[in-house]
Amino acid sequence: MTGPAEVAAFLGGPGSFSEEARERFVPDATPLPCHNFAEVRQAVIDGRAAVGLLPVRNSAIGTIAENADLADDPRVAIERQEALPIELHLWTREGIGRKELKAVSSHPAALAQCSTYLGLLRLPTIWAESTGEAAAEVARSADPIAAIAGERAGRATGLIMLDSSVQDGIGNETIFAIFRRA
Ligand SMILES: O=C(O)C(=O)C[C@]1(C(=O)O)C=C[C@@H](O)C=C1
Repeated sequence: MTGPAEVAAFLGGPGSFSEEARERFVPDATPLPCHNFAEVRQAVIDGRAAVGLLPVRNSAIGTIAENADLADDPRVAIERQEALPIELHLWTREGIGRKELKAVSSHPAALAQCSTYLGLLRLPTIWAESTGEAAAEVARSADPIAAIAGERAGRATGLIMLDSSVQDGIGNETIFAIFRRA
């Protein structure tokens, strides 16, 4: 027997990797997109969401600092952990060339996964709430800026890919913890 769909909290922004993780790992749940990791955890603790998804570790950068204490938080219990492949691209609006770019926006964890590429690009970086939100901000902006985001986020916001697969190393992946209230 199937009951009413459970609510699942995750980091939103159109096409964020957390959104993809929610669809893959908790496919039957009703989505509750949140603005940041603290909000995701709080939604589960408050009971607004039955389940939460948070990235805890990435193959290139290690522990996702903000979620490092999730396993030790007595208010929640990790049910399982799942790996999501992460491929990052540089996106901007049609008509903007690489040479015109003034800054690159993304979630700090995604920026950190592209340190070699960004080192060569030598542009200021802007922190966004998620890769999906970075892509949405670039789409809305009048400035010559770009976003580091995945395929889903770039396509969802109608952006143009300037450079593909700009993350460090090969086999980049992020481990998501799927957790409930303890
Ligand atoms: O910004 C997103 O799309 C997220 O879901 C966050 C996040 C993270 O913080 O690790 C998830 C997967 C990738 O490692 C990059 C960013």
